[in-house]
Amino acid sequence: MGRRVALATIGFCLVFTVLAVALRTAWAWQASVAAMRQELAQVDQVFNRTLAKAIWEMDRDALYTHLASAGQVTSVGRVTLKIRQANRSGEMLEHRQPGWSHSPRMPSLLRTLSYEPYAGAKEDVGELTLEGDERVLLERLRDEVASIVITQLIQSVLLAGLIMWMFNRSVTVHVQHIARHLAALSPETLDDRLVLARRPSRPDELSKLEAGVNDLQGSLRDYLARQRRDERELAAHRDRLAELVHDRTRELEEANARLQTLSRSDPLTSLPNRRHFDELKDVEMRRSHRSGQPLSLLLCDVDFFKRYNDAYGHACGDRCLQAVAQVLRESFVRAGELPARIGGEEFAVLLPGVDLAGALRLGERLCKAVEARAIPHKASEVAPHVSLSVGVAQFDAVTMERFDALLQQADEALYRAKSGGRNRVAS
Ligand SMILES: Nc1nc2c(ncn2[C@@H]2O[C@H](COP(=O)(O)OP(=O)(O)OP(=O)(O)O)[C@@H](O)[C@H]2O)c(=O)[nH]1
Repeated sequence: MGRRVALATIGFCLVFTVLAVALRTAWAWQASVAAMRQELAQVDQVFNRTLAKAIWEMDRDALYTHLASAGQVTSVGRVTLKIRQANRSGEMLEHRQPGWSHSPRMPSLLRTLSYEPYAGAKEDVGELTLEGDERVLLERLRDEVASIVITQLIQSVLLAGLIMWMFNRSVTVHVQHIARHLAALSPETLDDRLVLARRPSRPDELSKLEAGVNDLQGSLRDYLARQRRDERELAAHRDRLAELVHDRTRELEEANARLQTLSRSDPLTSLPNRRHFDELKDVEMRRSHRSGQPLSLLLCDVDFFKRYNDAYGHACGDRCLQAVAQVLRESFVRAGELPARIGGEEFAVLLPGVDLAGALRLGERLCKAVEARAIPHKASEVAPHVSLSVGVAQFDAVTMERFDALLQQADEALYRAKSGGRNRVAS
């Protein structure tokens, strides 16, 4: 900006110099013309009377001498003398500077020459014409113009320098300071106020700019503080929301797990129900098929349970079923063993990795465990306490394509246990 102002100032000063030189040259020309006119008038004053006298006295030598003297004056270009003679056309005498030529711009002076030989006898004897020499005028003007140009140029250069120095000191330095301050501005430096190194007597444009920058910094600082506070609150809300979602998800997962357990367990005995049994039976059958490991099934039925209900009541019947279920739970605790309630008073036990002989042994052990609980059963024909009939079957991958075949085989074994006298294990 400072450079542009400097160039504009120099340009203005040059234009001003040209105009001033032109104006002052015109004045100088007029002044020179006036001075030359004055000089011609002085020449006339000096020579008018002597020339008139020389004409009157017909003194040719004096006439030529005076004419030449008048023509020698520097500013005079040509002197013309017209001598009047009675009854004859007048005589013309002339003296001109070498190389002189007529110019309409040059001043000239025409004077009548009168002689008064005695008082009251004044007589016109001729006319004197003085014309200025333009070369003299131009030479004087050249010197004048040179001095005008030099002084005007010095004035302009000094003026331009002064304006540039003042502009730089009072504007450019502070604008550069403001630019540096703004460039270094960041959220961390918003507290650093802009202070210009100047003391104006009255607030001016730079003072307003300084105050404006400081106000803007203040507003920005407040805005950023508000924004940071809002962001913190937002983050806290977000955390609370995430916590809430996490809690709700956990509760939902727990409820789902509970629902899964409920849907897959028998409400009376808490043993796995028929649905759960059906899900796992196919899994175990496929595993046995793949691995070649044996898989056996026990089908258990409480003997004369209808009579039990009739003798002790339905509620006691429920408690009896719960007791039998507890025995089953305690008897089959190895990984993979699955006791389940699959019907009213019917239970099944899936025994992966157990062959028929092993299953028979486990069936016997189960019957003994139920017997050991000694739940009285006065209506039973086979024992004074609750007893079980157990049918045992082993899965055969060659003959059994589906689990139903194993189930049917175990059911037939159970039938044989029942028909064989109950309270026993059959295969
Ligand atoms: N208390 C009670 N009784 C049940 C439940 N489910 C089935 N029962 C009863 O169990 C009895 C089963 O009778 P049956 O199928 O004739 O069998 P059983 O009387 O045991 O005769 P056998 O099996 O031949 O020894 C029925 O009377 C059903 O009402 C139950 O959840 N609670």
